[in-house]
Amino acid sequence: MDLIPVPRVAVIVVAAGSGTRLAGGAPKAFVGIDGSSILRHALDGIAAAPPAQVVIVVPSGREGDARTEALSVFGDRNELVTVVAGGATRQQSVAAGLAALWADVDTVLVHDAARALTPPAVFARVIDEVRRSGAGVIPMRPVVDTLKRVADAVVTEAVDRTPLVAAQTPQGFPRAALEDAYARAGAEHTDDAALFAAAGHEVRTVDGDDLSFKITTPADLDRARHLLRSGAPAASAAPLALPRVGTGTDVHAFGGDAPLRLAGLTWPGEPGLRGHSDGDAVAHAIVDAVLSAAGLGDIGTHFGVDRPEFAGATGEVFLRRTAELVAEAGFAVGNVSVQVQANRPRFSARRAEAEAVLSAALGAPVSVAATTTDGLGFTGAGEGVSATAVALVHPAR
Ligand SMILES: Nc1ccn([C@@H]2O[C@H](COP(=O)(O)OP(=O)(O)OP(=O)(O)O)[C@@H](O)[C@H]2O)c(=O)n1
Ligand SMILES: C[C@](O)(CO)[C@H](O)COP(=O)(O)O
Repeated sequence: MDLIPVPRVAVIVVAAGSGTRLAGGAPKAFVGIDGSSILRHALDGIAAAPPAQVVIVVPSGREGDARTEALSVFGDRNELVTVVAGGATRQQSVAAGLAALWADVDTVLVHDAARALTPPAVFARVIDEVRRSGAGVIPMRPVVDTLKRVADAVVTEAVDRTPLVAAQTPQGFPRAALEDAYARAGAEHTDDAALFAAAGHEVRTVDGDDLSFKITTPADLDRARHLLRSGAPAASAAPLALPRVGTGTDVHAFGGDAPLRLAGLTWPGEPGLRGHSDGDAVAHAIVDAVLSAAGLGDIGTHFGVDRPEFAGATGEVFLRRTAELVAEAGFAVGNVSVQVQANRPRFSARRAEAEAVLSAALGAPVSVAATTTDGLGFTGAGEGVSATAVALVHPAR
């Protein structure tokens, strides 16, 4: 009996668009649906039956954020993920993804991150049909609206919708034929199947899914949010309606070379704190509390040693980036309360100054309390400082 070889499948997730029509305050893939971004939901759909390789194509400069999202989805299988920068058009972004494919991949699916709620079964149908037919394959839905041809706002013709379908993604192809088609592509096409067909290759269809709609406008985003609230498929869906709280703690020992940085302030004459960054335990505790409240991991998830762009960054830089991450996830920070335990410095004279700096960086009210510990513990012995923060976030819209 002849055995049919198992395909080595790669999924290229194109997520490099700017999201002009959504106007979500961030590149579209990083806009939050609930507690998770559009990209995160798209990856969740792929992780249910992981392929051999996942290539994520994002706007230049957002590669680190994409790696963070991928790590939280794929965990110890994260070595199957490659992240690359995209181009000015969708077609250029797909080409960048194709260039990053591993040598042993033989079947390629190209998927819009913007179709974030696509069920895993659609991926399986596309892969099966590529394998069976050797053709290009698109998932499709019937066209439900009555269609008209229009010129200068005047209807010139009724269009028969019977032979028409709406194309979705993921679109699947034998790798060699897709690379050939891309090598010969002259014009820009709005999907890969059109480019593939223009090169003379056959394209077949399988059933798509209504959940695979493309998040393009604010109304689409509302629809996705509504679907997730009412129990649609998302593994990582967080309840959106209620405020959420989080806590964070950080400790640093005295002994750093630089002057003390704490609560966003420089403290001349005070001993510095040791740490990879500026050792600002107050800012770091706030970052942990806010990220935790929004379900976005912790400080190590976003500012770890694998993120060289944050090496040596001040606590304020961490706070500003945290505010962006939380906003992109669809939350606003309500307030933060942080308490410092330390013998020194004395906060009373500079409490208002610290609160103003921290609040400005986070974009939300931060109140600061300070206490000594009656000589007890490492803070009482003057060995270091400890800070504990509580944050409240709520849905932004
Ligand atoms: N230069 C581009 C443009 C688009 N895309 C991706 O292609 C998919 C479909 O594009 P679309 O929904 O039109 O996204 P945007 O281009 O971001 O939207 P807009 O046209 O509103 O700016 C999206 O997942 C988008 O991230 C991409 O990777 N690179
Ligand atoms: C690829 C696609 O999602 C198929 O429906 C679509 O063509 C890409 O988005 P666009 O808005 O048409 O550019």
